[in-house]
Amino acid sequence: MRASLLQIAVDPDETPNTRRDRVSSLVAEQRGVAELVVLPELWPVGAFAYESFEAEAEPLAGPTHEAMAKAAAAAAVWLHAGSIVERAPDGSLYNTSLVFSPSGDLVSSYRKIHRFGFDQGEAVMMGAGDTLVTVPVPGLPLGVATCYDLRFPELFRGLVDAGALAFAVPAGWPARRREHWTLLARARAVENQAYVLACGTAGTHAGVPQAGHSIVVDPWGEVLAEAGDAEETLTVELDPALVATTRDRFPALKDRLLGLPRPGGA
Ligand SMILES: O=C(O)CCC(=O)C(=O)O
Repeated sequence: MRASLLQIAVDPDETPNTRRDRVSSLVAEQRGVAELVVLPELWPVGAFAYESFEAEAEPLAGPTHEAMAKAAAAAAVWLHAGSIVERAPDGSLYNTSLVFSPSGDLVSSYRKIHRFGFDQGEAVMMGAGDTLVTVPVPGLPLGVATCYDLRFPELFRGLVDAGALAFAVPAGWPARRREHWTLLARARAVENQAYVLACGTAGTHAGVPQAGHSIVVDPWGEVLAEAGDAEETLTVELDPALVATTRDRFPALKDRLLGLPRPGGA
């Protein structure tokens, strides 16, 4: 299976509508190139553009959903369309990822569980998701996580227990912690013996230079591809059988003692 990560530049000189059009074209260009395409976190508005969150919030079936459904169908790909600022029916906001099938149907949505910002930004402006999500990509069940979630290994273990062989991690990771980004992506791959497809943004918005350096890591921790600082597309070949081979030959996951249901309860 071939997968492409589209590391989108998110700069303030481009409106969300213009960027939606541009990203739609980039996704459509993946027809015949990849079967799975991954976009970054909050690329329509910018992960750090907190002052725009209210104005750019959209319902689940809003303009990004509409554009990305068409783009997935045009490209005939599984599309992890990154995330949007979702306005829920009760008015609250969530950082919500959308995943489309090759026919353009929304198959999964995931509300980011760990909100970034401590006592500001999305941590106070948005609600927290509470549900782990895996996507039934044929042959490569995909666990989804978003940006800051990458720092919480228990989330990824939960996704492994739910059957994930690969993780898609859209992000808007800041340049100042780039080393954490690549290190954590490799750690999540090694400890879970799964592919990690971590797609970040380029550019600078809200005064925060973005890390870029989207990265694809195999189940042994080898880096298959890593982007530079600027907008870029990474295309890699993934072999789902490598996950099973890695888990069979080095069966560390079977040696887990903690966090599993115990015989006799408690
Ligand atoms: O954990 C980090 O260093 C960055 C997280 C982040 O930027 C986010 O979740 O939006």
